[in-house]
Amino acid sequence: MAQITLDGVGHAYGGGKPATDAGYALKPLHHVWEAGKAYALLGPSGCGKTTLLNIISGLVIPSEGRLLFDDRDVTRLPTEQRNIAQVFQFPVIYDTMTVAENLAFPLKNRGMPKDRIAARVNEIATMLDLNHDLNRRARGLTADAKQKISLGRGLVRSDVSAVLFDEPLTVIDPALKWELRSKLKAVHRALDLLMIYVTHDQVEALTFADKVVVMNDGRAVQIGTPAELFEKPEHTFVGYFIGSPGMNLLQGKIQGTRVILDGQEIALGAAYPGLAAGSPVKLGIRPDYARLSTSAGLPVQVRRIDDLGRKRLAHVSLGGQPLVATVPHGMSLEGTQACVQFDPARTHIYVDDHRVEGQSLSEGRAA
Ligand SMILES: Nc1ncnc2c1ncn2[C@@H]1O[C@H](COP(=O)(O)OP(=O)(O)OP(=O)(O)O)[C@@H](O)[C@H]1O
Repeated sequence: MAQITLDGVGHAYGGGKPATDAGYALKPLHHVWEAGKAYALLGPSGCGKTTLLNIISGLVIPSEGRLLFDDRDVTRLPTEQRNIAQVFQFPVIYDTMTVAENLAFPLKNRGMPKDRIAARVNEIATMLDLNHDLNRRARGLTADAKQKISLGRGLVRSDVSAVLFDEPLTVIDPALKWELRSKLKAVHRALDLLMIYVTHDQVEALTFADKVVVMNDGRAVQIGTPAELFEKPEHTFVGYFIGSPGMNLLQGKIQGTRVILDGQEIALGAAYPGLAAGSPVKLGIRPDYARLSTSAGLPVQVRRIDDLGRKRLAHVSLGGQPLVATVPHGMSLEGTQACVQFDPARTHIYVDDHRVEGQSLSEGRAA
């Protein structure tokens, strides 16, 4: 198991240094993937996830920067010299072999003694619920079972630098996806391997990973724990992309500890002395922290209410800007007029899409 360092790693498929940032499929990135941790690369199609994964696996040589496995520079080494395991979208298994033989294959190749192979195959098969099928040929199994074998083959070696997963649950039946997602998390805890998991599905990323790398347009816009991405999105893209629905972003003007929006004042939980009074900002607040009320707060026009069973979300207009707010349990609403209250401690201020750290009001008072 290794620590993997991206030292200014970037890639332009045309080769060389592009004239502008837009020429990069992956904009230069410094990051250390810690041994034993589970990471997800999350972002929309075309944001550079596969390019980054392929750089780590050796399928793509980056056009700039260095890639280190511990202290060893592997930037130009072929995949087979990198000591990594990979799991792809579709099963990569031998149909004519049994499940046990498939799982044993990577270990046999490395000359592991038979008794140790049998023990490890059993361990992995138990984790993935494959132990009842160990002696069956892979050919007759369902697509789900075959992909589980692929996962098992990726996880069976304990001496790899990292296990890389490229959208591994794509072919899995939706009902089984839930189960397999949490199983993979448990497997990670038990095996203590560095795992990097590419997906465009936020639920998959957030359930699996200790840390998620959120990518957009070739850039890693934030690397953080699921809680950090939810509570403190450092970029408006993260606020919008993580959460369902995403964070509300309202245009306004900052005024000390308040944002003025269509003549109304919204109180913030912090002061922003670095921002000139009246300068334009975006105020970010998650729907969970904006609450509809019948009389207290800022007046809004209710456009529609979505009843999601466990909660209700109101789609409203605040000074002409769309906003999604939570409807408190038991609140009944007549007509289209209501109010909304923001939790000041959960409001964030963004300038040019980047979060500005505020000065805590209690600290300000203490000073
Ligand atoms: N072989 C290639 N040659 C030229 N451009 C490429 C190549 N592979 C990817 N790209 C471009 O690089 C950018 C990043 O692509 P990449 O496949 O890494 O994104 P992704 O996030 O993995 O997308 P997806 O989820 O659709 O696989 C895209 O603009 C893509 O068109």
